[in-house]
This record gives sequence, structure tokens and C-alpha cells, in this order.
Amino acid sequence: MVESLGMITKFRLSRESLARFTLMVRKGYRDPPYHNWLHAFSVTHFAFLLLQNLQLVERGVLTSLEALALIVSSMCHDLDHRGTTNSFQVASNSVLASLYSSEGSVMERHHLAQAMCILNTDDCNFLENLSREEYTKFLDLMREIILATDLAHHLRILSELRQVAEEGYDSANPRHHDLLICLLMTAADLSDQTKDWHSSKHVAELIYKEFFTQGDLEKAMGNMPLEMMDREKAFIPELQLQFLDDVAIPVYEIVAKLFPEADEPYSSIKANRRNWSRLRDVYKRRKPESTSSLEVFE
Ligand SMILES: COc1ccc(Cl)c(-c2nnc3c(C)nc4ccc(C(=O)NCC(C)C)cc4n23)c1
Ligand SMILES: [Mg+2]
Ligand SMILES: [Zn+2]
Repeated sequence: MVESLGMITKFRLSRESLARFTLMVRKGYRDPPYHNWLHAFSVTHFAFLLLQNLQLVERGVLTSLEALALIVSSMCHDLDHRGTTNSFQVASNSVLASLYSSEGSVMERHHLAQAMCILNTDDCNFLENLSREEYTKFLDLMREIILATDLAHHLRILSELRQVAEEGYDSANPRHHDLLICLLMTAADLSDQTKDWHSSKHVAELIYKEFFTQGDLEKAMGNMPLEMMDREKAFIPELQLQFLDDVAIPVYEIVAKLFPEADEPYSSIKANRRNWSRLRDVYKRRKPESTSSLEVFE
């Protein structure tokens, strides 16, 4: 993907170090149901498709350094994820919470720290031929992009994103560049919901497996989990409709508004919403006799 985006030539990247870096990143992921290397790979692939199909560098929408940072950040953005949320870190007094809870975005700061570690590992720094200025800018971009994967950050910039979509993208405006790379990173992070119904539904099943495991842990700790984490209370079709309406669909709506050629993911996530709505009607409220929340996936 890096090669076909012309980045090897453009930044004189060492292919061997890039390969070693990629293998180290893959090793840096654990194996929870969802937040594993397969998620990182599919997020990276979607970011690649955005850059390639929308010709974002060729059209001067993004600089090639921003494009490289988007790809590398996608690979690294969930490094060493444990399948639990930021609030769980704090509630369980985890080591990560003690390190980062004062700044917020606990997991995202950890993912960034892990990425920096790998970049500084011998033979993995494929960016060694970047100028000092480019390298510094790249690290600033990677920090900004990985911290932007905290959904709370996305929700904070959502109104600004709508404004840029309204007034039109201005590539001369550095703030527009920053907002766009955050938007594209979130679009890539949620892109499983723009795939065909069966893979989107399967991914939702993996996510709720993670959520319910966390809910079980919270109950064992004597804490009350959120409804979406509680396998006894969650009604998944309803929760999915809420997440699609409040978070995911607006992302692809804004992308499609900025880049009309990107209407495909927007229409397919709306098709998936229709399927969740159908599933909700079939299952109505959770039938008392129903065994588990996950029966909707049967
Ligand atoms: C971009 O960062 C993340 C981090 C973690 C996750 Cl799991 C996701 C993610 N990726 N796909 C999904 C799907 C299909 N459903 C989800 C339902 C709820 C939430 C959630 O975090 N809700 C609370 C919040 C809105 C305050 C996240 C969901 N999600 C994205
Ligand atoms: Mg994440
Ligand atoms: Zn992710």
C-alpha cells in the first residue's frame, strides 16, 4: 500500500526497515475479539483506499507527509489494546490510568507511546531518510492522529467538521488539514460498518463480545456496567441504531459532502442501518424468554 502510494520513492523509505516496523507493529497487538491486528490492518486498508480513490495528495488536499502519517497512524492506532475502554482503565485503577488519566484519552496515549517505542527500535526506523524538519512534523502528525481516535475527541470536533463541509475545504487553511486527517482517521476506524451486511454484523458481534466481557469484569469488581456493556440488559439492534445515528453515519455523510465521489461508504452504512432496524423489529424489545443479547447474531 505504501509503495503504490508512491511513498517509498517520495520519502526514500527503506523497504527492509518498513517491513521490520510492520512486523513489530503486528506483534504489538494482543488478541481481543475486535481490537487486534486484523482491525488495525482493515483500518489501514480503508485509509489507503481513501487516499488512492479520492486522489487526496494528487489534488493537493493533503500533503504527502500527512498521507504517510495517516497510513502509519492507522497501523499503530490501537497498539496493545486490551479490549477495554478508557473509563474502565480509570475504574480499575490500571497502570495505564496511573500514567495517563490526568490528560484523558488513556488508551490512545498508550497506543501512541507504543508506536514511538517501535519507531525508536533499531532497524525499524524506516523514516531515517526524512529531513529533521519532516521527521518532527511527522511525529506531531502521528500524535495528533492517534489521539484523535478517541471518540470523545471526534465528538468534540464534530460541529467544526460540519462547518468545513458546509463552507468547503480550503487546502490553504492548516486547521482544515488537521480536521480532515482526524475525520479520515475516524472514517477508517469505523469503516467495518460500511462493509457488506454480513461482515458489519459479524464485527458488531466481536465488539459486543469485548463490551460484555468488560461488563462481566465491572460486575465482578462490584461496579455497575453501562447498559451496552451489560449482557443481561443490552438490546443490541437498538444500541447499534443509536451508534450509527449519533456517531458513525454522520462521519460518512460529512466525507461524502466534502468528496462526492465517496458516496459509496455513505450509502452502504445507510443500508446497514436499515438492516439493524429490521432486526430490531424482528426482535422487538428483548423477549423475556430470550437467553442472551448475542442471540441476534444467530
Ligand atoms: C473510534 O473509536 C472506537 C473505540 C471503540 C469502539 Cl468499540 C469503536 C467502534 N467501532 N465500531 C463500533 C460499533 C459498530 N459500535 C460501537 C458502539 C458503541 C461504541 C462506543 O464506544 N460508545 C461510547 C461512545 C459513543 C461514547 C463504539 C462502537 N464501535 C470505535
Ligand atoms: Mg482506539
Ligand atoms: Zn480502532
